[in-house]
Amino acid sequence: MKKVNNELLISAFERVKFMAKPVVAIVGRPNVGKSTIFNRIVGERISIVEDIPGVTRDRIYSSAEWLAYDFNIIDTGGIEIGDEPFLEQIRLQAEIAIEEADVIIFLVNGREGVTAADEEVAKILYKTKKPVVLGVNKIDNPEMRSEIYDFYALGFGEPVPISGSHGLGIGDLLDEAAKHFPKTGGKDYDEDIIKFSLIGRPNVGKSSLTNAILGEDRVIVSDIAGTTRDAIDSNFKYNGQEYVIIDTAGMRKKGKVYESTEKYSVLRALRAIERSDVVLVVIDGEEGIIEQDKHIAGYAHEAGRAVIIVVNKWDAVEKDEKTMKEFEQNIREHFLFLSYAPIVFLSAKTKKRIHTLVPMIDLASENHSRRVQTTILNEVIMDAVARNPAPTDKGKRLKVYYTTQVAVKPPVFVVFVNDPELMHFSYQRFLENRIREAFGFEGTPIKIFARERN
Ligand SMILES: Nc1nc2c(ncn2[C@@H]2O[C@H](COP(=O)(O)OP(=O)(O)OP(=O)(O)O)[C@@H](O)[C@H]2O)c(=O)[nH]1
Ligand SMILES: Nc1nc2c(ncn2[C@@H]2O[C@H](COP(=O)(O)OP(=O)(O)OP(=O)(O)O)[C@@H](O)[C@H]2O)c(=O)[nH]1
Repeated sequence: MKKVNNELLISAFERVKFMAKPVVAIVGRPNVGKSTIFNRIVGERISIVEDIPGVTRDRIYSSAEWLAYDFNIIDTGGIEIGDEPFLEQIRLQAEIAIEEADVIIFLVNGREGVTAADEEVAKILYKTKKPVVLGVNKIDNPEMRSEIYDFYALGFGEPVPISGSHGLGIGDLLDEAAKHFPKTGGKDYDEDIIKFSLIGRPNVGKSSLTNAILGEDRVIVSDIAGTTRDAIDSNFKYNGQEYVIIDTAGMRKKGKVYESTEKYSVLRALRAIERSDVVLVVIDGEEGIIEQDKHIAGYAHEAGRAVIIVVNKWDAVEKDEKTMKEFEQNIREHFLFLSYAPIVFLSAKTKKRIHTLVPMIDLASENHSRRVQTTILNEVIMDAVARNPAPTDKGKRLKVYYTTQVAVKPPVFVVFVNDPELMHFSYQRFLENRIREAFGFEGTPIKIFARERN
């Protein structure tokens, strides 16, 4: 392997500015119906956060579709900021919308007219150059349409009457929002480029690590004036392979009150995860693992991305074999669902073991997109089943006929059986372990589904 730092370094102009899917944020004072509209727009689509305990009830971020548009949507109302007073909360939520979104949906309640809190939101939104679409909610029938005229006074043009609970006017609202989508939106990087991100709670050292990986002091290319959403990714080449570090820009912006709220870091993490092949879950080695680390890691796993656990600030820890072993054990206990993720102990500060990251990212990415041969796969599964048949369940026994890999990124396997109900979690886990033993798959989750053979 060649020397890392020189190889990793690329000049500032090779960095590209990148626009991901358009982002729409909903703002508005409490109770105007933001969550209702959010859910309407998201529809029945299963969002990333759905299966994670603790956040199921308050979804704040999801991908969504409307006609030919593919976009992301944020319910800023779900982001509570510490114990800030009511008006301050709304103000900060509006700021988040301005920071994160390409288009802002400003929601008001058509049944209550313009309130002081609405005006407070409006005041913040006046300061942005980002497009604002005014939605007047709770217009549940055509007779109520006249209620919207009061809202012209807010100064955001023609209000769009909608009814979240009746599902009326949502299409009009999205048509209006879509008019403002950035033209570059929806583009993504080439399949061959390995896209990775560093996620973790504030202050674990994500920016420092990004800089260390890039081998230079500053991530900032330049602050591009007047750009809408400045998600600036960093591109670099190493041993002929191209990489992109996703969305480091947002992590640069410091000092805002909401930066430290968990929901906000989750939002940032979700956005980065969505665009990544490989996610580096960064933990502060000095502080140890806290609950928030688990949440953040959970999203990467749920999203089916390859995962590497990075313990940073190892320079600040008494370094002996025992501490490392203990820390590792601690991680394994806390992150049971990430048993496939390699762990690396390093220091962004001293650059110790930074050079091991890229090869590890390569490996995880390779496994994440790996397809195994069907014949060999079936040999492995049939052998496993023959040696360790599933236990009987009410007199019936699972019969496995055939296994096939149906997807990559992550690898997904379908096992055709006599009755999928008989495939219990523990047996599925057993088969997963056999697949892992036979084929590796280090760094990537794999999924196994049982289907009935016709
Ligand atoms: N009549 C009527 N009621 C609605 C409509 N949309 C939402 N509501 C009701 O308004 C209330 C508030 O809706 P939410 O979606 O929780 O409002 P929110 O803005 O997310 O509220 P916070 O989470 O407190 O910020 C609920 O009781 C909804 O059932 C609508 O179109 N018509
Ligand atoms: N001792 C030590 N300190 C580190 C290391 N990496 C980062 N730090 C320090 O940790 C603090 C946070 O580092 P950042 O890189 O800003 O962390 P971040 O995760 O990007 O923080 P947010 O942008 O707030 O999410 C800074 O004071 C760094 O100097 C490390 O390897 N060792």
